[in-house]
Amino acid sequence: MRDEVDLVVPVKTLDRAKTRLTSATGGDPVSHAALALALAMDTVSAALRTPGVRRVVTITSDPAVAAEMAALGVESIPEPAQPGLNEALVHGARTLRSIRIGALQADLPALRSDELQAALEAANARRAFVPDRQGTGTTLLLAAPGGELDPRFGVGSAGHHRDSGAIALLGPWPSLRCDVDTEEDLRLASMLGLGTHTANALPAWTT
Ligand SMILES: Nc1nc2c(ncn2[C@@H]2O[C@H](COP(=O)(O)OP(=O)(O)OP(=O)(O)O)[C@@H](O)[C@H]2O)c(=O)[nH]1
Ligand SMILES: C=C(OP(=O)(O)O)C(=O)O
Repeated sequence: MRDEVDLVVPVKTLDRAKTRLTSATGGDPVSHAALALALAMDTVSAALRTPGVRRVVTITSDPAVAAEMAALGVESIPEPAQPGLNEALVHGARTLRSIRIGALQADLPALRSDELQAALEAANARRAFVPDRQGTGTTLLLAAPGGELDPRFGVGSAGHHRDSGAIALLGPWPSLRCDVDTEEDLRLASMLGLGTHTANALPAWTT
């Protein structure tokens, strides 16, 4: 199928991840790591349910993440020696050698597979990206079939992806645009409906 894509999902080592969310779990490092993992598990679970997604692979150097992803049937590729999010994504994309590759951020705990599917279809075989709800960051970047991903994630990535020629996809996909960096983001995601892993990691938020 023309829109079918293999997704690489970057997941930072849990003890360094989601530092802006520390307050959501009261500063307890074990609960914080569980929350960071749960965000990724819900994101990946939704991607696996999406018909146009052929394969999902995480890019991570954290053995705990790799073990939990393996339980979902998802393979993990270790990060390359060179640090950095874009370096990890390029390495993952080169390792997979897919016909069509995409990068999905791992912090989309309300993600719905119908919204992800709609975005894949809207890309219509072009290199394209979905900005986050603020319009400054990026939650999904899709290469054109046979094309390079050329990821430019980081501060202001939506502008960088646009400047590099990627098409901005601005459909009605709140769950795909709601990446969770802060407690406010988490509140908005919980209004959309958290996935089960994140809901279980945050009992006080859902009772
Ligand atoms: N493998 C890998 N993933 C990364 C790296 N940096 C960020 N990520 C992932 O990229 C996505 C977006 O990153 P951020 O939203 O900045 O998340 P974060 O760095 O964990 O959060 P903060 O500490 O609050 O900045 C998340 O899925 C992270 O897990 C990296 O160096 N390697
Ligand atoms: C790395 C990014 O995520 P965030 O802005 O959520 O840190 C990005 O949007 O490029």
